[in-house]
Amino acid sequence: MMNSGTQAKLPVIDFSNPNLKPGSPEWDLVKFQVRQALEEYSCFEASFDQVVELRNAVFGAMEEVFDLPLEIKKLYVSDKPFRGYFGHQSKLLESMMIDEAKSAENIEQRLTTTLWPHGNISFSKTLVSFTELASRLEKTIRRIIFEIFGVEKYIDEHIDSTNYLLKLMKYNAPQTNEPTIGAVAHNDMNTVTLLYQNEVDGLQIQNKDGDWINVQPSPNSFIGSPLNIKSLGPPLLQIWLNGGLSATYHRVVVKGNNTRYSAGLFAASRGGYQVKAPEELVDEKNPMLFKPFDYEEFLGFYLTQVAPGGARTGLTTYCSAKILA
Ligand SMILES: O=C(O)CCC(=O)C(=O)O
Ligand SMILES: [Fe+2]
Repeated sequence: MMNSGTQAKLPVIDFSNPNLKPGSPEWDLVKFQVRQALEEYSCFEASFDQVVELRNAVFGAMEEVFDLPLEIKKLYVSDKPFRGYFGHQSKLLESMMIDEAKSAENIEQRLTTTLWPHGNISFSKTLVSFTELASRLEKTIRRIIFEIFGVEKYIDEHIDSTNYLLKLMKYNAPQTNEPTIGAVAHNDMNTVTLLYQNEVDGLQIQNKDGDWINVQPSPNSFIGSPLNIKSLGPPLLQIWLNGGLSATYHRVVVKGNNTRYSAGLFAASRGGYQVKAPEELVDEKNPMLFKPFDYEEFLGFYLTQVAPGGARTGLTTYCSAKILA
């Protein structure tokens, strides 16, 4: 039987305060909390009260879109890797990945109009507002991390080169009390991920001792993580920080009769931007661990490798300085 996970509360950090500005005492406190959380778990629960007013609309929109007939959902395709509609990747999960989700035109013209040729203004508006809100939080988190590493002078450039991907996920209820895998254990490949879910829990993260911890976020919280390493290699942020962040391995395990919805905001680097550790983090004692690379080129390369059940070359190998130098 599937291990059903340990109860432990992730650190909760409150980002709701409108006075949370760089240099303020509130900022310094949050920075301290983020640093502690990253050392212990590489992730945390980010309270952001502003999201509560969007909650019903977000999960309503997700129900609406996944309830569309399969032949309609399948119309949502993309020529970029990992974007588009993905029906039942695991028995339970189906998902939609939206590229450049900060662009309202992109959501409206590429997604909404494809699925609803006569339009669906409330659907577009909900996704646009959600992405706007979640990306505000993500920028705050990334700025804090850059400050922790003393490389805040690069934050604007880093933020300007961001592609925000919005992923909508539906985990069908397994209709059994046996814990069932919804998403296999993995590591995200991007910089910072924010997850927002309905009332059905299921996310588990692996702690330092290898135990799976059940994550049970409150309705006003995102799970925030500059995720992680192991199977796929370090995320962009780790490469950028020259190895300076550790990893969170995670998976989704569901049970019972309720459908789980989650929305993920994945910050990643745009194609054309060279991901490269800043010189401040590289010296004789700390040589460059990863060769500069283009994230979209990596994704394309990653997808061309067909290795059923086997490991594919992850980011670590792809841009390991030792191998490519
Ligand atoms: O549904 C979730 O909460 C997690 C999904 C996830 O880990 C992913 O899409 O990378
Ligand atoms: Fe993930």
